[in-house]
Amino acid sequence: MTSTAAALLARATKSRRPIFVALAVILLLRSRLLTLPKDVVRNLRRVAYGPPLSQDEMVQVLQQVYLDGPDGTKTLLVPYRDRVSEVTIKPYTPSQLADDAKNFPPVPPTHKPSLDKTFLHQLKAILRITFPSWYSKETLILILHSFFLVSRTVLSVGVARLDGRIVRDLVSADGKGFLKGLGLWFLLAIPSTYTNTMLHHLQAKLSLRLRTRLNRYTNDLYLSSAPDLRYYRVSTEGGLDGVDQYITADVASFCDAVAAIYGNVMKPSLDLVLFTTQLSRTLGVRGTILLFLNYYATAKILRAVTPAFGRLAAVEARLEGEYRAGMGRVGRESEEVAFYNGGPRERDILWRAYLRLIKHINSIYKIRIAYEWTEDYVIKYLWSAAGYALIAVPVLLTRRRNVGIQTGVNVKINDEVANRTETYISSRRLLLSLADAGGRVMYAQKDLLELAGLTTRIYTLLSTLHNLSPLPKPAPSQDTVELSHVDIAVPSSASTSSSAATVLVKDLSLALKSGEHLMITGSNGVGKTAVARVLAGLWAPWKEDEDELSVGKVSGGGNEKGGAVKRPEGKKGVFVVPQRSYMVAGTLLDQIIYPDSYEQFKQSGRTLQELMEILTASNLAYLPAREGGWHTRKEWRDVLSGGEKQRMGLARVFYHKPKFAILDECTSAVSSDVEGRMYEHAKSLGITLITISLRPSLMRYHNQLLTINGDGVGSWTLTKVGGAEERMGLDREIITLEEKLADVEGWEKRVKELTKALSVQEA
Ligand SMILES: Nc1ncnc2c1ncn2[C@@H]1O[C@H](COP(=O)(O)OP(=O)(O)OP(=O)(O)O)[C@@H](O)[C@H]1O
Repeated sequence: MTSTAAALLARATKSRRPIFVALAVILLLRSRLLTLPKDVVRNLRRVAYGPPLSQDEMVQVLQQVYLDGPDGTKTLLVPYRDRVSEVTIKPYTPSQLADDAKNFPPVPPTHKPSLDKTFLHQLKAILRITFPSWYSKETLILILHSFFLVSRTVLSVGVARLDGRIVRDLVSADGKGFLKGLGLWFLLAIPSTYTNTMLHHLQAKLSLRLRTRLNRYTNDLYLSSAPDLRYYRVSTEGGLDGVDQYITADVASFCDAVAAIYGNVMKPSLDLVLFTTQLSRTLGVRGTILLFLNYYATAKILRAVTPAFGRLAAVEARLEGEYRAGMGRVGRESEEVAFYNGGPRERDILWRAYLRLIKHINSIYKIRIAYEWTEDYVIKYLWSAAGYALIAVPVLLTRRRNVGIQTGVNVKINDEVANRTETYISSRRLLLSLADAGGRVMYAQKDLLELAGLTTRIYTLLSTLHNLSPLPKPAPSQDTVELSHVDIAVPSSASTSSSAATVLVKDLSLALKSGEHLMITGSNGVGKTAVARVLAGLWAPWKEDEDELSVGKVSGGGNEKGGAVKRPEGKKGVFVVPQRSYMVAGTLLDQIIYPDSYEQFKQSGRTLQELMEILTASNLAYLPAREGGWHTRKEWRDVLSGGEKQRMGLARVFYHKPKFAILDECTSAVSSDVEGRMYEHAKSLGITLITISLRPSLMRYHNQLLTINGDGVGSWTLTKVGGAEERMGLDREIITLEEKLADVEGWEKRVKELTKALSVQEA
């Protein structure tokens, strides 16, 4: 066997001679290549990758981010040094994602991760994403990995046999044989070590590829556009918190675990089979039966002491997520925290989250002590003892037989001892490898349980996202926004009782034609923004008598129970500027055109001159000069002041020129004169305004006033501004104020009396 291996190696070495020569030449020349003149290196790179980009071109590339392909593909432009590499990706289509939903039925709330049928089902559903076909690169890596795993085991058997042979030659003082064995030892070491390195490399590569696949899928699913808006609804309607932890850390851990589990289970299992086969040749039937009894006993003992690693891993991931989310919150809202000087308080909160995490990890470590102690004891010592016993059986039996034979025949005792030593050394090495493989198989159970925990996390994420049924699509209309008999309530997850939901606005009906501007007012928290959410399609109209969300079963503007919504489609139809300003990651230009991309901006034929006019109308004309141009990248959330951010929100309205703009208290930090000018400008662009505000001064830009009363029963009133009702209301207010003014004289007199009394006391 060993001579065959050596022959194979020798043949391989011979046939690969040119490659070895080339490698040696490269190694020798390496230092020379490194010191080549810079312009030669530059020219070589130019030939290989094309000319480098100028600074201007690089700025354009950074602005562009990606190119849209005609077939829906996106080519990402990834800057690297002074060049750009292109990565083409094809996003999943909404119909592909909808098709996949059947693979992700909801997880029962009582489910605990363990090695059962549910785990296999969940893993299969996820692996369908990571291994899309038999011809994918991931499958190829797996095949290659398997090849190296088998090679590794075969080489281990070779090493064990060679080990025995070398010691045999040593014991029988065969110098030639010993040297030959040593030579083979070094030769065998080359493929053995290479195989090990490749196994690590392929495992890491597989993990990374799986992560990329899963990330792309999750991102396409999560960041879905209307009517799905899963990123917006996953927490309120799906009841899933800390999604960022799921998508970033958990996906990475899951992929690492999957890539590792293959090697961790496959390799030791293969080792077990191969080594047992090899050993059974030496041990005979009785020995092999004993070996299997040994396996059985070990499995039983370890099963009894194995803790619920899956559940522990899932809890650890959740606690890790909570701690991470806390850190993220402080980073995001650092200025607010700093104004309150809330550092120490935040530290306490974060410290508590960290301690909970650490306490849990510590408890895992403690649980592991008992498990690992038993495992070590059983695998290392019990198996070794069993191994000695197993090896001793044939040796002792042969010896006894030989002793019997010796009396009549002349036997070469030296040869016998040498052969016995060879058998002993080979078997011992195989047994040690077997113990190691056994240990890893047993440990793989722990890995499998941890994988079950991570699988449950990823499956929960994907199934929650898949099971958010699309929001009802508002019925399209040309130039009107209409709500008829709509009830509005905070959407809740299916797990929270719908009877607990209070209706904020009941039976709301209004019709707004183009040019009829509406103002929505009412106290804080009465549901003004809620109306905007329904109009924008973020919330479905509420259906009272349903346990589930009023989504998914409604189309064409709602149904009779939930009321109906009609509006012009898309961001050109209704554009919302929310209460909290949002600044996107990117350049100054990106802030104005958001949510459009630079590519869309270029395709629309709009110019920088137009953007400048928009900024002028928003009183932000100074920004490009102040910030260093249109393509400057900054953390705009921190760079712009509160008022500037609000003005930027209106600049977006001027850029997109929608038919209707919902302005949700988005000018509260803008001075009234600038606010007035911007309102007039919006109107001059033909935009119909729906303003949510508590400022009476804004009433003059509107024709209708919707007041939400906040009386707990969802009542509301809709009046024409400037109409008889409105005037009567104002008259009533004037009378009340005049009555109050009449008392002022009396109050002033009383203040004087009190001041006098105080000064007498002090004297
Ligand atoms: N995601 C949510 N989860 C739970 N409750 C919510 C959610 N969104 C809104 N609410 C509740 O719905 C009610 C109405 O909220 P909304 O934002 O519409 O108030 P508003 O009238 O716009 O108030 P303000 O003038 O303060 O902006 C509030 O009581 C709020 O607490």
